[in-house]
Amino acid sequence: MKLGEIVLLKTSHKGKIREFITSVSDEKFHSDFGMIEMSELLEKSEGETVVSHMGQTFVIQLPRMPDFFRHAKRTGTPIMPKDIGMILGYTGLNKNDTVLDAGTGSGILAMYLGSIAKRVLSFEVRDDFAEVARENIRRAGLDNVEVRCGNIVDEVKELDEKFDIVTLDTIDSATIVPYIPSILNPGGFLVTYSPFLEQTALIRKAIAEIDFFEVRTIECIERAMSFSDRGTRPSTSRVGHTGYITIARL
Ligand SMILES: C[S@@+](CC[C@H](N)C(=O)[O-])C[C@H]1O[C@@H](n2cnc3c(N)ncnc32)[C@H](O)[C@@H]1O
Repeated sequence: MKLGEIVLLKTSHKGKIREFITSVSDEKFHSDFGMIEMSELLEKSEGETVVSHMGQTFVIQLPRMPDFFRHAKRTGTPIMPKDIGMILGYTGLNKNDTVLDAGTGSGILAMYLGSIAKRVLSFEVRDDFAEVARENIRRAGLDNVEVRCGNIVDEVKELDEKFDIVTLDTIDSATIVPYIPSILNPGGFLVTYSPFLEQTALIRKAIAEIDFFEVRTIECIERAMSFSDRGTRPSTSRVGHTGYITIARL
């Protein structure tokens, strides 16, 4: 591992997985399971182990986006991985894409987008939320995701840059739709996410006023399966309703 590299330290305690995200440094890392000299990781690779002064063994992994999702500090309701999967799948986001995102919230969607795209510019109306998102993004090591504090309704009128994808997760997304053709590259995608059908209907109405292609609104339902000695069936605890995703291509 290299100095400054972000790592996931995983251990098993009383049948439960406990994990921590930290970085390789010349300092000590403290947890309930003892202290680890982080400089020891300089001699190690992913998959190897490190032992705390209390004798607890940790496996070293490189964190990926689902790990950052679990560990991110939350200011509100983030978009869930199932919905992010739909957004990535239907837009085909790639490494050359630039993305405009709002509102940032905890920065979860912005981080997933930034882990693939060339650049993400995200607007968050609340200063304190923007600060938390910046910290989540910094911890994920993403220097291509910029969070600006501002109201997207106003900011969208001032932008002199075009994007390949625009993602909107705000109450007022419908009011931003009329400005999309001036900031979206030809062939680009508008994606909106809304927990309510009423908001989604307003978004669809605004989209209908513009010459978009391939407009679709979808809801993604996740159903985990449960396996036990008694039998196999859909899990009785499940991810409930999250939101409706509307995707339109210019
Ligand atoms: C549901 S959260 C977004 C969650 C985010 N997509 C994520 O995955 O973490 C909505 C956020 O939009 C912000 N917001 C609401 N209206 C806004 C606006 N007009 N401009 C910018 N941000 C706005 C709110 O403060 C809130 O943090």
